[in-house]
Amino acid sequence: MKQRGHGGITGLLRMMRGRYRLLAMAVISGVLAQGGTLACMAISGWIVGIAVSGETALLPRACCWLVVLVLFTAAVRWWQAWVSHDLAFALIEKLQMAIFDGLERSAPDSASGQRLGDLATVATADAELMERFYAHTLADYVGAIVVPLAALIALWQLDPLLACVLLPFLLLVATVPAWLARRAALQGQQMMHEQGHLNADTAEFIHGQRELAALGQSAAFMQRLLKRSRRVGSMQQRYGSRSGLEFAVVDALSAGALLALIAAASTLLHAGSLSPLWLPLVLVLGVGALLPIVDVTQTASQLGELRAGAARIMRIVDYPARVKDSGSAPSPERHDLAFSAVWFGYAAQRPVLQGLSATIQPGEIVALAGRSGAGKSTLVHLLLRFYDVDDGGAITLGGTDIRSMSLTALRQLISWVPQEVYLFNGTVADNIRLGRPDASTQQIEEAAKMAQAHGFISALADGYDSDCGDRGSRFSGGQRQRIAIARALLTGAPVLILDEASASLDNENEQAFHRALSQLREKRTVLLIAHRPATLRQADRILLLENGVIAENGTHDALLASGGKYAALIKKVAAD
Ligand SMILES: Nc1ncnc2c1ncn2[C@@H]1O[C@H](COP(=O)(O)OP(=O)(O)OP(=O)(O)O)[C@@H](O)[C@H]1O
Repeated sequence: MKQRGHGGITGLLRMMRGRYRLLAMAVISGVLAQGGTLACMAISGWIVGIAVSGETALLPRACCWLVVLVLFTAAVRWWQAWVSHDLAFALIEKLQMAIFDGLERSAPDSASGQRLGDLATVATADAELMERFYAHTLADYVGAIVVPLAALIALWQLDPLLACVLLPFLLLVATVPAWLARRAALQGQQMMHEQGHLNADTAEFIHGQRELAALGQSAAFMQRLLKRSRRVGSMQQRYGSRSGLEFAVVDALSAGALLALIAAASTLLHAGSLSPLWLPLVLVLGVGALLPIVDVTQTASQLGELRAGAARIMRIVDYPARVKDSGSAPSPERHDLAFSAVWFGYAAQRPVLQGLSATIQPGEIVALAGRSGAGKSTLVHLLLRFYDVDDGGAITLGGTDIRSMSLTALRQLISWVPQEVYLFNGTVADNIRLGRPDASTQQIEEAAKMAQAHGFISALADGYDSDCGDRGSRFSGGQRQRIAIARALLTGAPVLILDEASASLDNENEQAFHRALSQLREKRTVLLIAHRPATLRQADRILLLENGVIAENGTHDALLASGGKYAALIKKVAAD
């Protein structure tokens, strides 16, 4: 699916909408703080001048000014720190919410082709990197214009020559990051791209450790990680040396600026047009004009990284919504399902579903059968509205087109146990109550009993309070499936979808699963995707999906007896 352009920095600015007051305060406080520092430095220079020239009558007034300005600057710095970080954290929170929204919209595609570890980096590290932008960059840029301008005006007042000597240096220093801007952007982009891959590989190494060890590939994978890590290291080195070059040029130009200013001031001093009283002030104003610009060039030297991070974030934030969530039809009372002339294909591929029609009555258990890749899971994804059917077709629930309901309302009516069950790292009870956080212990146990999971859960030392481990690693595939079924049943949704829920079960577990299924008979509308004949036999009716349509429809026994495509499929499964 096509995405809008990823203007990284403009995207970051877009996030500021609605926070302009806080932004204005951050900029004003930043400029006042820099201005205060410059004024303190200027007064100090003046005091030194007074001391050197012996005009001590001015000293008390100058000291009073210094005290007032020091207090003012301290107060403004405190205000700036408070406001700018308040702004930054508010915006980062907004940004992170937008990232999570984007990730949710991109499911089940695994966001725009990016890998899991990479996405985690975007949602955490990249988002945090933006703190620098929101808290400092903007105010610093405004300060880098206002403060040097004030210093130049003060120098002009002392003697126009001083301002004229300093100005070209200020302009040169300010442009240094632009000299290598393109290279900085490219380096930043490459570095973050490679870092993202390294994070994703590391996450994969951790998750796939057992498979790698069993296949004797741990060392090879580690070598791959090491290679990537070295590549990131050398990119960071190149990035660092470019930044270092910029710093060196900025330092050299700054030193040149001060030397030129000293030379000009000395000339004016000898010509008698500048009093020695002002000499320290001239130097201080020169330094004060340079400092904010030097600060900005240092931030700007990291702009490549910032821009690349912002672009990665905006790619997710701007991920287009796959389906429109604008329906508001009331939830239907009946829970029969009807698929009418459903066409659907992924992107440019040949349509997976080609005018499929079928109905499922309330309380019926219907099994969807078909060879691998026939489109069974796709049909379920359409029912859950991860995608919408192509124009012309429709899916209705209780007579209501599912597109006319809100996604939340629709998904409250459907519980789904996917092929790959995900258990969170928490207790068994917490995992079961995921879709209904207020469920009581008794309700959790009832659901587990119905899902035939109560037996093995209560045999655990801590029962329902036992930890599931990372991704439910302490349980077998079949046990994970039954915990997931309990989770789905607890929501009380009237429609239940079980996608290959019995695929990884052994004989004993499969029988438990069938008992669970028979408990649901007439209580829920159940759509079951299955391959195993024993499971298919549990269904009231079988729909055989082939070439994008329902090719056969009937009970297991009737379809077997007819000796058609279903019978052939079962024969093939038995032979395998
Ligand atoms: N997200 C996707 N993007 C592109 N193509 C996809 C996507 N998901 C599935 N497909 C393709 O659509 C077709 C149907 O896939 P689907 O997963 O619905 O089949 P299935 O009948 O559930 O298969 P299985 O029994 O192996 O789970 C396959 O050719 C598959 O490659």
